[in-house]
Amino acid sequence: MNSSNIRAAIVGSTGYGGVELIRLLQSHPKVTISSVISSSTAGMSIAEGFPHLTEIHTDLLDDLNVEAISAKADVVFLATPHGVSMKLAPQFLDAGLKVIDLSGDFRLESADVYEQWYKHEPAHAAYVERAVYGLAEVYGDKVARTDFVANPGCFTTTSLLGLYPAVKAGWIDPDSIIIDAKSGVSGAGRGASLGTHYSEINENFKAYKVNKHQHTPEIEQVLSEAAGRPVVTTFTTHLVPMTRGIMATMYGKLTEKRTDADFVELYRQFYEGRKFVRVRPEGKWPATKETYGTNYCDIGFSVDERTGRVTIISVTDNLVKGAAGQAIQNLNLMMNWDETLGLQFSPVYP
Ligand SMILES: NC(=O)C1=CN([C@@H]2O[C@H](COP(=O)(O)OP(=O)(O)OC[C@H]3O[C@@H](n4cnc5c(N)ncnc54)[C@H](OP(=O)(O)O)[C@@H]3O)[C@@H](O)[C@H]2O)C=CC1
Ligand SMILES: CC(=O)N[C@@H](CCC(=O)OP(=O)(O)O)C(=O)O
Repeated sequence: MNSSNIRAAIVGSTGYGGVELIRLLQSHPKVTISSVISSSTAGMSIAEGFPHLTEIHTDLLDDLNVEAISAKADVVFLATPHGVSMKLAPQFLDAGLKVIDLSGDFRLESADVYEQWYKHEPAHAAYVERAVYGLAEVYGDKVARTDFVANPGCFTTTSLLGLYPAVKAGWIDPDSIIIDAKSGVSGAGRGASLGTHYSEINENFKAYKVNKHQHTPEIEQVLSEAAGRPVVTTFTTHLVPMTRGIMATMYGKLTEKRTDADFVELYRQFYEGRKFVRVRPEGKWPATKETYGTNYCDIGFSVDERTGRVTIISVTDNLVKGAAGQAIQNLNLMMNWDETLGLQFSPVYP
């Protein structure tokens, strides 16, 4: 295990992902936050904009200057929008830093697929090839050998952790999968928009990006790897009037007769030793609040003998396991540290 401390820089510090990275890294025993960068409010004190954040090594927001940041950091977290990350990541990698990118820019292997779903030009192919897809419980071995992680999307993490073991084992027909997912509003970021302001979302429940969501090809890419052949899925996203949390309710046709107990056993074996995936016992299903503020993904099952289908329910906190928490888990793996460092806390309840 590597014992030395490292210095971390966070770009996009005034967004929800960036602020969550600051909150979590503040108590990481082996990381010092050496630079927090803001393209819009450089020079301001962080505590001025975010009074709940004190006790960090540096208080002033830095300018987005790659050379200056590279001189005082060993790793950079990019909590920036897609399209922005694709320009920044190569510069930091070329300067010798480890990079963990929270955007979708380096997650998709195919440039054509990226362009089709994100509607703009993809990142430079050499850097896309270099990036390791950081679904930590599945690709942790690869993460441990890289200096560049493409951190998965929040819906994707929640859905894939719930589906991967069953698809890999051949227990469900990959072509039959339907994912019905719901997210809290912080998933849309901190910027104000018509669709997410209070009176639009309070006491409301709505579907969006139906059959057009950019996480669809990301989910299909990983399920295809698990199944050993191309897989397509139906994936529908909804906004729920809550701040944090994702629930993915997923349906798949069983390839053979199985019970709830079989699923619990399969998943417990698959995730053995991985502290952040908690498999519920038979007849128990998780709720989003049971992961609130933590890096947990909780999963439950119900086999329906009548229809020959299984329902899999998976929940996470979109800003933690879906973003900043998994990014730190990936840093721990890259540094050959215990993957739970700085992430060992219980959900906020009630
Ligand atoms: N919210 C979520 O639940 C999840 C988000 N993600 C992804 O993580 C990334 C960050 O998301 P989130 O924090 O929610 O988004 P926000 O919109 O809340 O924050 C993004 C931040 O990026 C910075 N930024 C914006 N434009 C530029 C630019 N042109 N150059 C440099 N910096 C810029 C801004 O910070 P500043 O003004 O300080 O520079 C902005 O606050 C995105 O790629 C998102 O898709 C992934 C999983 C879950
Ligand atoms: C509620 C909400 O709007 N959520 C966002 C997901 C944000 C996210 O995970 O962004 P990436 O595309 O970088 O993965 C959405 O549906 O687009």
